Formats: sequence, structure tokens, C-alpha cells
Amino acid sequence: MQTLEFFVSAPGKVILHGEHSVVHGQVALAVSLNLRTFLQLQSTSSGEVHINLPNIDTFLSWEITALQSLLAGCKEQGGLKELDADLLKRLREFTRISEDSTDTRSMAVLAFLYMYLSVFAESLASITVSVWSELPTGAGLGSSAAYNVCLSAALLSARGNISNPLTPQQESARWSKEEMELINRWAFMGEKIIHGNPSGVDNAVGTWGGFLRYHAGNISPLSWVPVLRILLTNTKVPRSTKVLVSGVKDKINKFPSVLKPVLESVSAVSCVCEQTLTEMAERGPSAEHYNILEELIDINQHHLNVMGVGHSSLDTLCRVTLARGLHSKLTGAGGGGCGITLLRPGEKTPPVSCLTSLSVGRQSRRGAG
Ligand SMILES: Nc1ncnc2c1ncn2[C@@H]1O[C@H](COP(=O)(O)OP(=O)(O)O)[C@@H](O)[C@H]1O
Ligand SMILES: C[C@@](O)(CCOP(=O)(O)O)CC(=O)O
Ligand SMILES: [Mg+2]
Repeated sequence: MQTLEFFVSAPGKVILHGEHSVVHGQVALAVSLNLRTFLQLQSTSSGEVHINLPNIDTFLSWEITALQSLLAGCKEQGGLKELDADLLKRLREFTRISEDSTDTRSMAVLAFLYMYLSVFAESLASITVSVWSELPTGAGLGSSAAYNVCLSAALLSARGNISNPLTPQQESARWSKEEMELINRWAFMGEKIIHGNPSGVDNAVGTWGGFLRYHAGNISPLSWVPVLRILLTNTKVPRSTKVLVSGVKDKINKFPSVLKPVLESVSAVSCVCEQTLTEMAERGPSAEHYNILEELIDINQHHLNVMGVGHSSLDTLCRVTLARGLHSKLTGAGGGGCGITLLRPGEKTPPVSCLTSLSVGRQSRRGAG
């Protein structure tokens, strides 16, 4: 590998409607945030791999020779259909991370090592990777997806599987559609390690940015949407997406006839919301449009409570904002984390979304966006 140093960054996301239901094949609407995760990759000649994760106070390194032994006997590396269970098992033994662990550091390290070993399987390279973020970790804003998208893009680019799109004259650049698709698919592998059973919506938004409709793996950008002003509140109640997603699955298995209509109703909420947003973009927003959006938020928040992913801190958010005539719901996996509140035009709080996507650059702070 030639000597190189570069930066990539990817945005977090807000799910407007469809969290959890989207894992079970229903429609979700999500939008990228102007809060990003940044990654710096440097090639070295140390014979080691270093990872620096200051947000989670994790600074680790491994001898390449020790990592090489994990690949011995692996039949085929680099597959993108399913996780390589054998490699993951070896990695868990090597790092002493148990199968039921949801520990923040362990999940981040496991996702990194899995992706590094899979992408560089043929010839492990000495690199130092540093990742830092403006996103709160584990709060429903897709920090895991932004982390995985950055890792995927940087490792694939360093390995030469995708181009390094920067020319000497450029400060930042983007990859081609095919390269972005590959980045997205590897990021999904990382999400599988961190989430267990992800839908793929978060890594799609982290890669492509913008406002997306996501349905059973199909990503459709919504180009005609009005500017929505959304207030984000972080309850700061910690939770794990993996645990919440698996709790919803257990509930569906226990009461399929009760839960399936709820998931379908959430999907319908996403569809009616999409129609309303399209109408608002075409004809201009009216008070009646806002009434509909607010009612949909309330309906979805009730559905999410039925799925068992609410939290008293989120109930408080809904109650406090409603007392001021505003409507809120949880966003992401719930169980704490962040909530969103729709603001009507004229409300005095700045909007949070700015439709940014994955980018590569020389600067440590901002890419093309
Ligand atoms: N900046 C970061 N540095 C290292 N790991 C991170 C970072 N951001 C996210 N992660 C990984 O993602 C996990 C959080 O993912 P998750 O529970 O899905 O929450 P969310 O995606 O809503 O923030 C963390 O436990 C950690 O493993
Ligand atoms: C609950 C879910 O719909 C979104 C999870 O988002 P986050 O990790 O809480 O940011 C899971 C998924 O779609 O993979
Ligand atoms: Mg996540």
C-alpha cells in the first residue's frame, strides 16, 4: 500500500417515521443531520494496526502478525452477503468479547477489526485509524452507522477497492454511485455487528445523505420535500439499539397477530407523511398540513410505546412539548436517547437538518457535505 493519509466524514440521521417497523420490512422516512463523524487514516510502517476512538476513550493496537493468525483457515473472506460467523467467532475469542456483549467499546472494536481483516485479508497493512464524532454515542442519531460508513469508506479506499477520488487540486470529493453502493454494503456489515439485525436505513442515510424513503432494502431519495424545522432533545438516558431491536422481535414472536398490524400501521404513517410532505413541497405548506404531520407524530409515538421502546423520559418530552402546543416522538431505537419535536414556521429554534452525505477530504473538520 502506498503511503497515504486522508480524512472521511459521514453524517448522522434522524428517523422521522418507521424506526423498528423498518427492520420488519416496513417503510421508513429518514434524513441526514449536520452532525458528523470524522475519520483519519494514515498508513505506517510500524507492523501494527492502531485505532484511536477518543469519544469512547479507546486507544488500542495490535501486531499484524497476531491478527494474521485469525485469518488462517478462513475459507473465503470479504463476502458481502452474510457475516463470516467463523471469523467473528475467532475475533470474539481473540478480543475476549462475549456474544451477548453490548459494551460500547467492545462493539466498536469488533466492527473495526472485522472490517479491517475482511477488506485487507490478502495483505494486512500497517495503519492508524482515528475516529471522532459530533454525534452523541448511542442516542438514536445513527452514530453507529456514521462510524461504520467512515470505516468502510476509508478501509476500502486504502485497500484500493474503491478509488481515492481526491486530486491534488481538490480539498474534498465524493465517490461514484457504484463505489458508494459498495461502501454502504460494507457499512451494513459493521451495523450487523453492532446492532445484530439492522434494517440498513441508518447506513443508507450515512452514505447517501439527504431525505430518504427506505423500504426492504430499497433506497429512494425524496427530492421534493419542504424545509421542516425539527427540534432535537437528548434525554441522555443510555440504551442499546441491539437490545431494543431484539426486544421488539421477541414481542412480535410472542404476539404476532397483535404486533403485525402495529408495524403495518407505522408503515402507513410513513406513507401518509410522505404524501403530505410532497403536497407541501408542491403547493406550499398550510396549517392543515402541519395538523396532519403532528397527528402522525402522536400516532407513531403511541405505536412505539406499544412495541415497548418508550421511556418515561420520552413521555416527559411529549408531555412538556404538548403543553406548549408542540408534538414529539422518539427517534431511532428509543428506550431513552433522542426525541424529535416538529416546529411550525415562526417557532424560535434553529433547524437541525442540512442534507449532508458521506465525503472524503484533506481537512480534518469538513468534507464536501
Ligand atoms: N464516535 C464513535 N467512536 C467509537 N464507536 C462509536 C462511535 N459512535 C458510535 N460508535 C459505536 O456505535 C455504538 C452505538 O450504536 P447504537 O447503539 O446503534 O446507537 P446510535 O447508532 O443510535 O448512536 C457504540 O456502542 C459504539 O460501539
Ligand atoms: C430501531 C432502528 O429502526 C433504528 C436504530 O437507530 P439508532 O441506532 O438508534 O440510531 C433499527 C434499524 O433500522 O436498524
Ligand atoms: Mg445505531
